[in-house]
Amino acid sequence: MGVSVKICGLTEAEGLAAAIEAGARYVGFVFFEKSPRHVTPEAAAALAVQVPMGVAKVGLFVDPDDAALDRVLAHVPLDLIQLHGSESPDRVAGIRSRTGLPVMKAIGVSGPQDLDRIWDYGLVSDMLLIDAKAPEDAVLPGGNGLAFDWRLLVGRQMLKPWLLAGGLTPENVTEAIRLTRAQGVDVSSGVESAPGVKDPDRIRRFIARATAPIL
Ligand SMILES: O=C(O)c1ccccc1N[C@@H]1O[C@H](COP(=O)(O)O)[C@@H](O)[C@H]1O
Repeated sequence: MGVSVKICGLTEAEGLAAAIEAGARYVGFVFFEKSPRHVTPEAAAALAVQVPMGVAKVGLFVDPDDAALDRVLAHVPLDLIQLHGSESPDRVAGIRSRTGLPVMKAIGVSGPQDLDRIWDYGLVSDMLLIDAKAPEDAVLPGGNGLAFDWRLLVGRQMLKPWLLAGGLTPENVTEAIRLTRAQGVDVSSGVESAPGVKDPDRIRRFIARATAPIL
């Protein structure tokens, strides 16, 4: 099976259509109000109707309480919940059982000290997202266009299906996959022309390169 692609932070129909037509396996909607890619549940619901079967609708949350999850799920038929905050393993398990949806926990990596968390969360999460750890003073815990040292993942076993994220672009995604052997990749800022503005041409180029056979 080839590399799966998630295009995250979609806010309007043109970018969404480009992602779907180019073969994205996952499309992400950000429900974190501080993000320039934030969408309301109503706006996400209007986009979700454009998503065909076989493409998973992912809701990105940062430390959501139950009410926030319920509010979104009342409007948007999500297929997967992405947790990008400091949710504990217990909270991940709780969200999974409350919503009845599979969960993908993001793990921020800046050095080898972060890698043990892959095991802790692999036990309770359906999927893992290995992302660059955001700087202490960052407003966003992800979506900052920052990469980490991919060599940290070479030969690493993951307990669950996983995606690589953090600073990926059409220009570097081939090398990232070659080095890490990632099963999937997730991108947000690397396919934008400005923060929160998706560039359909960059989306198409990213997906074409990520899904091309790697020699
Ligand atoms: O995209 C956002 O605005 C965002 C906000 C809060 C948490 C995570 C966010 N995005 C996720 O971050 C990674 C990496 O993004 P980038 O490609 O480096 O911009 C990705 O998983 C996004 O889903």
